[in-house]
Amino acid sequence: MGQSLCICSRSAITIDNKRYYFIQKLDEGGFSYVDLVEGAQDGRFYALKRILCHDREGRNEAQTEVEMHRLFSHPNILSLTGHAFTERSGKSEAWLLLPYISKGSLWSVLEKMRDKGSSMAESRVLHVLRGICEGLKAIHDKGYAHRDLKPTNVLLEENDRPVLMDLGSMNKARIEVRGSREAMTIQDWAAQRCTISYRAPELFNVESHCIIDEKTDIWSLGCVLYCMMMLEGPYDLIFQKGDSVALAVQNPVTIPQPCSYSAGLQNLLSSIMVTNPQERPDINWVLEQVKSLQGSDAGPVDTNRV
Ligand SMILES: Nc1ncnc2c1ncn2[C@@H]1O[C@H](COP(=O)(O)OP(=O)(O)OP(=O)(O)O)[C@@H](O)[C@H]1O
Repeated sequence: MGQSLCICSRSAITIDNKRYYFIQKLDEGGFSYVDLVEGAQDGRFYALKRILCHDREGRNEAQTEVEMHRLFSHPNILSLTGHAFTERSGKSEAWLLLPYISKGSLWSVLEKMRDKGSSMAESRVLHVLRGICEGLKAIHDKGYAHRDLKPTNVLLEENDRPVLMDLGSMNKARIEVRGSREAMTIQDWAAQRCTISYRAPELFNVESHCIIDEKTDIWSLGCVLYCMMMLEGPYDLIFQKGDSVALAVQNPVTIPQPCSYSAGLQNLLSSIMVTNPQERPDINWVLEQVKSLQGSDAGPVDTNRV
């Protein structure tokens, strides 16, 4: 699938013998442009992610992103409808055709709440967190790690089902580091591919002999949970002020008090955001805690919460 493409006019493309019409630009990521397109045959909307491949390495990375999508068929992981590689006037692009999720990212939902002065009901936090955990579990069970989990990389379906997207940084979960040169390579890679304010402490200063594994995602998951509760990531302000995130992540996260969320949810957050990856829980433990909190959640009390 995905090998045949032709550009039929300025506003229509063909992937796998199916025609898609350009509707509008959606967004621009760090590595790509995303457009809204409509399938001529099925009338459905899709997001077309165009990744600029500057060299062979860039093309290989895009190919890996395609393969990562193909590994999963899970309700909490964005599927790939088709793909193609284009070559025009010496410029190479990888095109990923993805189902369009109209409600947008978790981040855009949280931003709207912040603008309105409202917050997320605990039951909703738990619902979204559970879906993210289910998606992460599927990734970790296959021996992979997402490596760039953050609220802008979680799309929300109309029914609030979270869908993990942007599999461009995903790789094998277990990375054995043998020596300072390898450690520096991993550190440089993380600096480029793992968003700084959601990056796990062990990726800022990679030790010469160590194992990096899927626990990096658990740290980012903690940052996402914090963001759902506080409407900003725990290290967003530090980053914006130009202070050192690498230094800040060495200390335990502080939850601003008074906090209107239950002690159970606050405890869960503190248990996830542990600096030492060996003491950080795995996804199965987190998922069990979320399920048990859902069982005991008495529902929202604050009327300003949605
Ligand atoms: N399937 C989709 N449905 C709706 N919006 C989408 C979809 N895919 C991508 N987008 C939008 O495009 C933005 C960029 O996509 P994506 O994160 O995949 O690109 P990227 O270049 O890897 O970005 P970055 O590395 O900066 O996070 C997303 O934040 C989202 O707003």
